[in-house]
Amino acid sequence: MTARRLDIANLTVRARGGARAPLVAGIDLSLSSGEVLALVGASGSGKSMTCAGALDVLPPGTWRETGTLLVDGEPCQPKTVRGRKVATILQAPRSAFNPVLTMRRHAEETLKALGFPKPRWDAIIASAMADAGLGEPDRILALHPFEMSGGMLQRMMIALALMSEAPFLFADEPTTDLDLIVQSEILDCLDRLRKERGLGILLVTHDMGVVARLADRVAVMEAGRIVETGGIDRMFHEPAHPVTRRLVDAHLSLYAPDVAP
Ligand SMILES: Nc1ncnc2c1ncn2[C@@H]1O[C@H](COP(=O)(O)OP(=O)(O)OP(=O)(O)O)[C@@H](O)[C@H]1O
Repeated sequence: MTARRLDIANLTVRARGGARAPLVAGIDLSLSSGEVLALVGASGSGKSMTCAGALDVLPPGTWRETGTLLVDGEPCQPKTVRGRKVATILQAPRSAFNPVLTMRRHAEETLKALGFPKPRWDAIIASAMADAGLGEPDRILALHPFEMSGGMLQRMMIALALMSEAPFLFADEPTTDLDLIVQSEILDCLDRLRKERGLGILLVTHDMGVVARLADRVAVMEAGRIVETGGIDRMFHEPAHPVTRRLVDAHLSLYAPDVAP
């Protein structure tokens, strides 16, 4: 497994109209194979805009003023990286699927778009579904989204992401709409993929429990800027920035009230 590296350099995103402050400003992040980097911060701090800006899939009315995406040190156009070097999974998986298409059609459309030769499709689908923890692939491939639970749909979204064989994954709040047991299973699945496939994962979350469970490093955002970056142990035990301290304190007061300050 060759080590890979993804860099987002000096990313600034603005909203059209008016002289408002940038939505995100001067973001620098790097992600390596087999690593989980958590991007945390309060709602509206700019986590999703950072992912969308890096891949140039910003919503209408917003634009990327500066920013370079580098794969293994080489600057790349985001459109050549999206879905090929960086796969994505989102929260609310149900809304990501076409309600009238079966899972097989979703898988086939994905593989067609990626340009994989048809004779390889069955093997790629089987391997991705197994790695995403979906047993009985033939039964699941015949299902429509309404016939599946939220957890199964999130696993299917992970399987579709794995089909690209991309070395990196952006996971934006991947467990937000799921119950606690399914959340835990999805986090285990991501952890296994990082170890077994060497996937580098940018994990967007506001849940410090998810961070503690999965992340190696943490980048903290406030008002569109990264205010602190560090390894997981230091961030939890010696948070330097007030925003990081607030996130950690809020987490401890919810889940470990006896040790909270
Ligand atoms: N389509 C849009 N047009 C203009 N501004 C937007 C748009 N979407 C988001 N914003 C603004 O961009 C900023 C960053 O939003 P973003 O969605 O990246 O935050 P976030 O940290 O991902 O929040 P959350 O945790 O709630 O998803 C916020 O000020 C938000 O109001």
